[in-house]
Amino acid sequence: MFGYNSLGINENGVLTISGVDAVLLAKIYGTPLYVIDEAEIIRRCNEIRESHIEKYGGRAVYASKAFLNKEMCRIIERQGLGLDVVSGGELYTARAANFPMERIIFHGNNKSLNELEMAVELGVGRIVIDNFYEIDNLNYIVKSKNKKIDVQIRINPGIDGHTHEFIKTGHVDSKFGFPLFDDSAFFAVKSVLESSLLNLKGLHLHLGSQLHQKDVYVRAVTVLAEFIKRIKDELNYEIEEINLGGGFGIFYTEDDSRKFINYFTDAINISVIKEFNRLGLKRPIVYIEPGRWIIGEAGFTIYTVGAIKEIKDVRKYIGVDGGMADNPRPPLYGAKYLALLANKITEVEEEVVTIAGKCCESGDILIRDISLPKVESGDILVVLSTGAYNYSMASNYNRLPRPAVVLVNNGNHRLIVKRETYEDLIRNDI
Ligand SMILES: Cc1ncc(COP(=O)(O)O)c(C=O)c1O
Ligand SMILES: N[C@@H](CCCC[NH3+])C(=O)O
Repeated sequence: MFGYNSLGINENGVLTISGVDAVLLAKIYGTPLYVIDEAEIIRRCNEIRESHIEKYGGRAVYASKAFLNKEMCRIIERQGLGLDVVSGGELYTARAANFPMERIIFHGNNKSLNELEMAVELGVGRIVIDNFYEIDNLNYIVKSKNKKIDVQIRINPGIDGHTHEFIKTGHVDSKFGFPLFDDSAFFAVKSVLESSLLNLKGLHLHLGSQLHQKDVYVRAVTVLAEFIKRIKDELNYEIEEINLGGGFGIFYTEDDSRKFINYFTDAINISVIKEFNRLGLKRPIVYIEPGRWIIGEAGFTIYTVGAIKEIKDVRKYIGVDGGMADNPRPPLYGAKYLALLANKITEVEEEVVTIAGKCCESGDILIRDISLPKVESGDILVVLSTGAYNYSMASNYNRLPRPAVVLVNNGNHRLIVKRETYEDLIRNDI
């Protein structure tokens, strides 16, 4: 269905996710419910291993901001990938799951002293330095602990990633990284090289998220190669790693074309070989940091249909038992989704409806104008491609408890995050 490896139909005519009946999942675990297909994550990690790590000697770290809990750390650990964390909380989760610290890359545009101390203390593999304030803070910490740490420097390449304004990161007017155009990046490199305890391994950039064009990555490689050449010529130091970040786009609706990872990784690696050769530089180790590409299409959200309201000649609203609290992406980015009625998967589409969340906001619309079979209260609706930035950006708005997360894999299912309770909601109230 729509090319999702995870979806099927069973002998009762019900939608299955990795071989598990979606209506049964709703019955056992309640709704709204996040469902994650482990088999799809593993398939995608294998694809990354073959197309980037084994083929080109590259490295890949999963951007945990897309979806993280202890079980996800264990899955990624078993797949041999590293982990990109962006806060003390993500680092703490990885530590709690015994994720190998040397495979962690620590990001952030305003890491606190506590977070930096934690990262140095735990011995993360790389800290990606974002700004001059951080160079000072990190120098202070490594000196006081007399510990050496490997770092990458995040540059802002001034490349526009052609995606939603809020999820662009590599354009000139961005809060992330050291701008190249005014020489800040060059001075950052100089300053890190002057420190005996900061070991400069690489340069990092991230162009934005949900990108569908490989040409921006190719441009970024050229920018990095030329900057590395300048560093070699002027500072007599050859940088050995480049990190192209994440951003690889996935399928949400027919507006997006689904891409194998080698669409991006071949373009990146071939241009690395070409550009670094052209400039007489050593071929660097290339890192990528996919988040959405690994988890997005492996995730689904199951809702139960409640109130249905038809406004004559205007619109038919289908109310579901979740909404912007478990998926803020439609109101935030105008994100579009597809959905299926799990219990009517063999029936023909009959009506165009709008799926509305239950939060007290008119903007809490999950899907506008979708064709579905005749919808009735009690139907089970499954929204597709909700693995990335849904659970991780969920809130308790309107004091809605966050849904549970269930892992499915070829006919098996198990809980990996419990549903929040009302008691959880008042736990920290005094
Ligand atoms: C530094 C960095 N790396 C990786 C990612 C992952 O992005 P995506 O989920 O689009 O692959 C992000 C988020 O956009 C990021 O900021
Ligand atoms: N949260 C965004 C992506 C931001 C990526 C983090 N740098 C989304 O849902 O699309």
